[in-house]
Order: sequence, then C-alpha cells, then structure tokens
Amino acid sequence: MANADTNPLEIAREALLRLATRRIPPTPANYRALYHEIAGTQDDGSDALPDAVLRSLVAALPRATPAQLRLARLLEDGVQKSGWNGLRDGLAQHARTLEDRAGWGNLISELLRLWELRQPGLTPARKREGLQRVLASQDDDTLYPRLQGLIKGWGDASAGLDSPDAMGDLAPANEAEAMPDAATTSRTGLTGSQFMGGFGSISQFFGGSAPDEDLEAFADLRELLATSLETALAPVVRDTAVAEQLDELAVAMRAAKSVKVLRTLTTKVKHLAFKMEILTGEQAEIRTELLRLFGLLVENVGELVLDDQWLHGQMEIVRDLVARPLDIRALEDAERRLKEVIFKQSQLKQSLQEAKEALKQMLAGFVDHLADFSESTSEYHDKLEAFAGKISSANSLAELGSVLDEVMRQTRVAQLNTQRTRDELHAARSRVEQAEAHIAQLQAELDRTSAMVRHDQLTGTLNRRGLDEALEKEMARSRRYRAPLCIGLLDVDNFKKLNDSLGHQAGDAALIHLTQVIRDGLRPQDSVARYGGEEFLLLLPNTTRHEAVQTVQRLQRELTRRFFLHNNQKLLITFSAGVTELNDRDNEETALARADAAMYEAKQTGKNRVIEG
Ligand SMILES: Nc1nc2c(ncn2[C@@H]2O[C@H](COP(=O)(O)OP(=O)(O)OP(=O)(O)O)[C@@H](O)[C@H]2O)c(=O)[nH]1
Repeated sequence: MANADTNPLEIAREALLRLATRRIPPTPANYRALYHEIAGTQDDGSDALPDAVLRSLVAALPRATPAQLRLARLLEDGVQKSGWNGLRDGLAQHARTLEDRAGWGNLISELLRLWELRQPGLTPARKREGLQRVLASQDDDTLYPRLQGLIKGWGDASAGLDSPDAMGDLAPANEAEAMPDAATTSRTGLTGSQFMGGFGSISQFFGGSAPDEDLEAFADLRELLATSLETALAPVVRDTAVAEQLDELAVAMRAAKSVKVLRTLTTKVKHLAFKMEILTGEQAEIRTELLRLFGLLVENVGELVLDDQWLHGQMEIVRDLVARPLDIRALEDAERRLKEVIFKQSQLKQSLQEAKEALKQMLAGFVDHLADFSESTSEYHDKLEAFAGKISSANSLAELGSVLDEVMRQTRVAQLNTQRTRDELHAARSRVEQAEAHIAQLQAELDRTSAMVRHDQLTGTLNRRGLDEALEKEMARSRRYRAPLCIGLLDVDNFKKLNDSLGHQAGDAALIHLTQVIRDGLRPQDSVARYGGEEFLLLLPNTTRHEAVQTVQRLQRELTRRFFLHNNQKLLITFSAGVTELNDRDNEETALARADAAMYEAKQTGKNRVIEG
C-alpha cells in the first residue's frame, strides 16, 4: 500500500483502521507512524514543535507594557524550556489573565457601588485606607485578587459581617491604628470608634440613615455651634457670668471626645439658652424703658428752650429719630444732634447770664444814683428855703453877705453832686453798652458755631461738615464689610423761578418740604446732606447702583404725590439727580465729581430724571 493513496482523508481513515486491527494503542506517535507508512512518506519530525517559527513569532511580540512583556517571556520560556506543555500552561495562565481583565469592569463597578454604599462600621476613611493599601502594592499580578478580597470584605460588612477584609488584606487588627486621629479626628474631634458609639443617635438625628457624611455634617454642626456660642452669643450677652459660661461651653464642645459628652453639653446649652431668653426679655424691657426716659428728656429739654426756634427744630428731629425703629446710624445721628443742642444751650445760658447781670447792675446803679440825686436835691431845696428865710430876716449887709456865701457854697456842693451823679450814670450806661456789645459778640459767635455744627439749620439735613464725616464713615464701613455704597446728588429744578415768583421764604419752605419727603422715603441707615443751596446729597449704604437709581426714582415719584403747598396752592417740585456707586479707588472728590457730572447730564437732557455716573 506504499504510496497507495495520496488523499489525506483516505490515509487518515486507513491509519485509524490499522491502529484498530493491529491493536496498537492510539497514541499520536503510533498514529503518525502508521500515517507515514500508508502515505509512503518519511517521518522527519517536521511537525514537531515549530521552534524556529515560534521563536520568530515570540520575537515579534510587542513588549511595551508590563503585561505584553510578561506574555512574551511566558511564550519564550514555553518555547525554550518546557516544550508544548510549558507553552500550554503559559497560554492558559495568560488566558486567565485576560479573563481577569474582562472581570475588571465588574470588579470596578462593584467597588464603586460599595464605595458609595453607607455601611455601618465602615467609614469612607476606612474604605479609602483599605483601597490605598491594596493599590500601594507593586505586584500587578496580585492586584486583581487583592482587590477582589477587599471588595468581598466590604460586601460582607454590608451584609452585617464585620470582616477584617474590609480593610484590605493588610489591614491592621487594631482599629485605632486603622483610624489614626489625624485622619479621623481632624474635623470631627472624635475617633472613628468613638463616633460609632454615638452613631445610633446621630443617624436618628439625621433621619434614620447611618451615613458617614452625616457624621461629618454632625461634626461641622458641632463646630458651628461652638463658634456661635463663642463669637456670636458670648460677646452680645451683657451678663458676664453667662458670657463666661458660653465661652467655657464652646471650649468643652470642641474637646468632647464622645457623643455622650456632647449630649451632656447640649443639655447645658439648653439651660443657658433659657437663661438668655430671660435676659433678652429683660434687656428689651430695659431698652423700651430707656427710650421712654430719653423721650421724656427730649420733651423736657424742649420745654427749657421755649424761646429758641432753631433749637425747637432740632429737638423735633431728635424726637423723630427716636420714634423710628432703632438703628445704629439713627442713634449716632440722634447723639450728634443732642450734643449740638446741649452745646448751643450752654452757650445761650452763658450769654443770658451775662445779659441779666449787666441789666441788674445797670438798674441798681440808676436806682442808687437817682436816690442820691433826689436826696441831695431835696437837701439843697431845704437849705435854699432856710437861706430864703435868713435873707428876708437879714438886718445888715454883712449878715446878708455871709448867707450868700453859704448859698454859693451849698450850690457848688449841689452842682458837684449832680456832676458826680451824671458821671456815674454815664459810667453805668457805658457798662450796659459794653454788656450789650458782649452779648452781641456772643450771639455772633453762636451763629458762627451754629454754622460749624453738622446740621443745616434750615432743613435739618447734614451740612457739609456732617456730610464729610458721614461719608468718611460710610466709605470705611463699605470697605470693611465689602458692601456696596452709592451716593446720589440731587439738584432742585427751576428753583430760581420759584424763588423769584413766590419769594425766598416760599423757597425755604419748599426746601424743607423736599427734604421731609426725601427723609420719609429713605431707610434709617441712609443719610441726606445739604450739599449746596438747592443741592442735596444722598448716602445710600448697602445699596447697589441699580437699587440706588430705583430709590432716587421712587423719591421723584413720591414728590409728584406729595405736593408742596404754598398759600393753599399745590406746587410740584422736581429734581435732577446723578447716582454713582463708589469703588475701591474712590475718594470723596472722585465720587462726588462723577455724581455731579451725571447730575449735570440729567439737567442737560430734560431735568426731573436720574442718570448713572
Ligand atoms: N429760598 C432759597 N433759595 C435758595 C437757597 N439756596 C439757594 N437758593 C436759590 O436757588 C436758586 C438756584 O438757581 P439756579 O442755580 O439758577 O438753578 P435753578 O433755577 O434751579 O435751575 P436748574 O438748576 O437749571 O433747574 C438761586 O436763585 C438761589 O438763590 C435757600 O436756602 N433758600
């Protein structure tokens, strides 16, 4: 049958037949020998492991990544040392690796699922640490199984088993080591296990879930509470004992190492809150009472200065201010105005005292001199009568001569007395004149100081001096609190015409009306200043440019509702305004210049409007 058949199928069938008929074990080698026998070919071993081909194949494999390198080495080893078996094992291991890779996706999604799952006893910090330990290992081949172990541990923990695997296979047995203070107490101030101790109550507090985020939120709240006690409440409590207790509580709260301690502190907070409620109530009563007293005082001062209209105007303003809801700026303003009233009153008292003194002296002097004069005059008259009697009864010239000498002497004395009285009356008059001059001088000084005080006497708004002070304060406040500050410069429209047609007094009344409307339309913290004759400046703290424009426009609308009444005639007063918001580089001049330019534009473009500068 040599070379009998060249059909490989037939040869194979015959080879199998011979294996069976000759009862030869069907090994590959026996099959190969029979095959060559039937085909009439030589078994030259060319179908053994194709070493050269495989080597060239392996040499061509990429080795860029550790995995590629590993595969290439595996195949090299298989080819060189272990033959088919080595190659088979290597390929099988590689196939497993590939299979593992296919499992990475699942593994990672499971990792993510468990990472986000809130698990009692397994804080994010703990999970993070376990994962870091697994990832820190340099051995790529063991990464997959180690990660699998870690995830399994997490899974078991969520199923209620407290698995040590939850920390990764390198997890320390000691939990304190696993959750060093630095990692878990930096924000919370408690170690993980301490937190776990109070976990139930905290999770209840947060609605039944048992989240670590809640623990962090709890720690944040604890810090917030401590800070509130220390920086927000303690400084405003007037009772020093309570303030000290608040400070102590804040310190204790931060140092608390367990939820149990915190709970005790919370009870103390409740007690203190109760005390403070009582204190606050008392303080509110005290404030109301003080305000009432202040009101009485203001009334009283008003009564004392009945004859000074200017002071009455000021007192009215102070009364208005305290009648509004209290606010720090309103109080500052009230204080300033009261100081002015007190100052002016003391000046008036002094000048009145001097005037009274001068008047008293003058009257006393007159009375004295008139008495002296009338006394000496009546004495002189009596003497003259006596001399007349002596003259009529005189019998000789010599006798007559001596009576005449006496008459002459008495007349000279009377003359001297009159002269002296006249001189003294002159002196008294000049003293009165001096006193009058002094009073006039005092009055002039008073007027000068009045001009120097911070409020405009006609309208009661701030004057330039008051404006400078207020603007400086508001600019500093705005920078300190990074709050917007706007100014608005207002100029009454066609005011000259009003003055010319109705008179200066009507003009004054119109200005008073205008400022009243403005003041009523602004917040207590806003200020109004008389910038010039019929120009006013508004200071609007905590106000953006947009809000400032709206505010000024609202004032314009209000003026169209509240007419100025002159002799029962309704007159519409309008103004043009420029509004600007102050920036960090502004000083008073630059800001005012912008507002002024904008106001000028408002005048130029039709009046009764607001322009932003
Ligand atoms: N009654 C009164 N008039 C004042 C006072 N201060 C300034 N004025 C007058 O206000 C007028 C301002 O006139 P102008 O500057 O021409 O301005 P205006 O007539 O309002 O014209 P526009 O500003 O262009 O609308 C002047 O007649 C001033 O005398 C004041 O305290 N009382």
